[in-house]
Amino acid sequence: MKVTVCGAAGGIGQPLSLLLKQSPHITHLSLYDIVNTPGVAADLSHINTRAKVTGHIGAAQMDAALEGSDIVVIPAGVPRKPDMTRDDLFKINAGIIRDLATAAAKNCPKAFMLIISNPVNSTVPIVAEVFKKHGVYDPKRLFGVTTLDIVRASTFVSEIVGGDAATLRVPVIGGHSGVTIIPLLSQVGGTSGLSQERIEKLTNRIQFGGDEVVKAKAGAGSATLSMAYAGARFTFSILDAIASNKPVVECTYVDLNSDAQGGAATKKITGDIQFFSVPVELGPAGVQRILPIGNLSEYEAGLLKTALPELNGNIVKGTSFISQANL
Ligand SMILES: NC(=O)c1ccc[n+]([C@@H]2O[C@H](COP(=O)([O-])OP(=O)(O)OC[C@H]3O[C@@H](n4cnc5c(N)ncnc54)[C@H](O)[C@@H]3O)[C@@H](O)[C@H]2O)c1
Ligand SMILES: O=C(O)C[C@H](O)C(=O)O
Repeated sequence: MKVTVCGAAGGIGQPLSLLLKQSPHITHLSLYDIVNTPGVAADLSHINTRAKVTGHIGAAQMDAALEGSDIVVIPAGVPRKPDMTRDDLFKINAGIIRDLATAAAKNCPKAFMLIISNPVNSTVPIVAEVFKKHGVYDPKRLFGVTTLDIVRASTFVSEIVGGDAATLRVPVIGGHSGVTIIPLLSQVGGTSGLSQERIEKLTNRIQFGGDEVVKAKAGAGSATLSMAYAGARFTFSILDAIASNKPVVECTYVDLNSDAQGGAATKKITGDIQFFSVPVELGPAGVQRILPIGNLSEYEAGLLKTALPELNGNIVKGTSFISQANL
């Protein structure tokens, strides 16, 4: 397995690459960035685990970095500062993602594409459109990494209801920004005794967990270490699904057309939206099955209603960035 990290010298890229270096499934860890990758690669290459590490710097080395990759993980681009929304990052990050996706479509068209760069609600549709333009789009292999929302939800919920945060699973559906993040607390054991006020506070904390970190870092960026953990968890789930042939379930932001039957069932609840984070059964070819969202409480149905117009706007923004001939 060749795994390439694009943005590998960044705040997320470095700890993510360190975690990936520990996977016995990875034979080649390829690190791409526009700065500092020779140093990061030299450093990681001294660790006595299986993966060979190579560093690639600048656009001239992008093809070599990506060529033949099985998995491409993208945390490249700028992070938020206080008082910015994720959508404010679109102006810079959309072009970065377009260029990386173009190179991936040419050099590793069958790779699993794991998109971390914000705004995820829009960057994932950008990758889809670029791959379509190159005639290599397989919706089963494109994922917006929303694992940090699930990781946060497990932590925050277990702080209130108890239990082991590491094993407590909280489904989080929708998108990855503010009100588009929809935690389904009604489906988690131990939450039925919580007051509505408690549920709303907990929901709000999960929706705006990213802002909590941005504020605490006070201008020095957004979540990096927890994101590296979440990004590694999602990559390991993909690797497990490929290597073990045992289906692995993760909530992730996917094209609902990646599973006709499961996608259609989701659209009965969401309306005609193309990208949505749902529980997905991952297999060797990527999305194996989109699983049912399950029952929503009245409060969660209201959250969904609020989320859909914003999410849809973000998707259209990403899609039209490419369809209006930005290639
Ligand atoms: N999906 C999530 O849950 C989640 C969580 C945290 C952060 N993020 C997003 O991840 C992105 C990266 O965050 P960070 O804190 O690591 O930022 P950072 O600035 O620390 O690192 C970004 C890296 O990207 C590199 N880069 C810039 N342009 C590039 C290009 N054209 N090709 C390759 N590399 C390029 C930079 O040189 C830098 O090393 C941001 O957009 C942030 O909003 C997403
Ligand atoms: O909040 C951010 O901008 C980064 C990331 O999307 C997060 O959820 O932490």
